[in-house]
Amino acid sequence: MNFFDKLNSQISRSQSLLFVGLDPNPEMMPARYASPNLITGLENWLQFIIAETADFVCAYKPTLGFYEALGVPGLELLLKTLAVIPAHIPIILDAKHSDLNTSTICAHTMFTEWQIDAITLSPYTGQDHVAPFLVYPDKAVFILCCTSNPGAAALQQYPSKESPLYLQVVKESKNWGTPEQLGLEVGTTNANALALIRAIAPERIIMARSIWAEGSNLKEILAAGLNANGDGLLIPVPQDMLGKPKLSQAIQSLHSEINQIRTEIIWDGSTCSVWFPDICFLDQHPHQDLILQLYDIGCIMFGDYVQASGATFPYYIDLRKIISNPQVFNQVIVAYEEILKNLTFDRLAGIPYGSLPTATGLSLRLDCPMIFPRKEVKAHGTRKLIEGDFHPGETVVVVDDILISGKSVMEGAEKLKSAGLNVNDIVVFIDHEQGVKDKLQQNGYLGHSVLTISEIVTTLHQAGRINNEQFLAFTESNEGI
Ligand SMILES: O=c1ccn([C@@H]2O[C@H](COP(=O)(O)O)[C@@H](O)[C@H]2O)c(=O)[nH]1
Repeated sequence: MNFFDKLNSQISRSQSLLFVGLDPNPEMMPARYASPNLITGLENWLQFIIAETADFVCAYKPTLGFYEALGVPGLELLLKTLAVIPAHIPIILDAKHSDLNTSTICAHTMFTEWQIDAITLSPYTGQDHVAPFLVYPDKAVFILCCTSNPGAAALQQYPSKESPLYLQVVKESKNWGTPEQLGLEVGTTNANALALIRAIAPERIIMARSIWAEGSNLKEILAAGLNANGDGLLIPVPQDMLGKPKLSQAIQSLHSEINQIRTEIIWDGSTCSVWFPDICFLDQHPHQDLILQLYDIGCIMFGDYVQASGATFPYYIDLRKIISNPQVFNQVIVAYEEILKNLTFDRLAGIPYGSLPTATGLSLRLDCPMIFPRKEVKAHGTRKLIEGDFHPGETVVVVDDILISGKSVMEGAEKLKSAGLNVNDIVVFIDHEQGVKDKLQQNGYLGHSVLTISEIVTTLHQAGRINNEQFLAFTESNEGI
């Protein structure tokens, strides 16, 4: 079972978004655990915490630094503590690891020997550092995006409040791993900062930290950090609660309070708009995350772009870029697959050049042979019009990136038909609309698309990625054509 499923199972079982830090911090250890041997005292305390909280938490989070600080006995204590955590409860090791040279070996030890489920990582060494942790498909990472340390503001808020570095960390790290494998660690008492992160990462699990400072408002924090379904946010049990002799009682009461607030937030849609008028948790597009990521990696651009027809559009789509981002590429392939699995065909064909990588990815994923019609026929060699093997009479589904006039995809389909193949269906990622699917139909093809350009632009506008001016330029051009 992967981390995401294990976490969700435990959330359903415990009905809880709470997680507990299992930190052998001598300064926080209650006096009743004092023992001639510090490690024994800490061990007894940690075992008490686990026994009292296991039914009311979704995860445990041991902080590696506290164990390391105790030396070799501390690391032994870590292994003993990990061993007493019930196997069904996910363990997130708070390591804030950030050293590229040791990523591979650390990932191996922590994931395969210590059997932890997820780890926290610092972002500054970039994707190269994170990748070795993501080669374990059942495991996950949490990227530190934001901390509540006052001194961190000088970096996190740089260069401006409107476009702070911590939001760039969120945007960039989303490209490193899927939502099932990569979550965000956010330490803040500032509900607005959390809301900004949630707005650009609606699909990610956010592990909240440092939310219990005096004066912080739990309801605002939850409204800002929960996703549209009222979950997706892991909430820390306050550290000082873990010293209480009646811990189980205290955690149950916090658990009920949080679930009550979650219910209110889910049912009281108006409450969200009062607090965060810019953020609408309702009516999300099912491909919202993918649309935002495509925008963030530069596949969707706004400005004046001249098309092959000579017309100027206020946007340009460049799906060719997805080949450099395997994580987004994979999501695109999966989205095409959702349509293709309902169609009947013997082979699939990509239209050169833009759609050849996509068609190749789909061919491998669906285990379906691929061919492609050449863009230009060579005057030498085999002079083939179509590359790949096929038998006349077979049915081919054509895959392309975007339909503007439909000219290029229909030209490709005609070449296939001229070789005796049947083409009924054309599947594209984006439909520019403006009646192009009707045009395909008039020519005997059924057009299918993952997204329409209006869905994309509306989603980007709702998420604050494009401004009103860009949105209006699109709606006007769309009406005008
Ligand atoms: O935003 C855009 C617009 C066009 N393209 C390229 O053009 C064809 C589709 O144009 P038709 O008029 O339907 O032939 C598409 O395959 C792209 O290669 C684009 O990439 N982005």
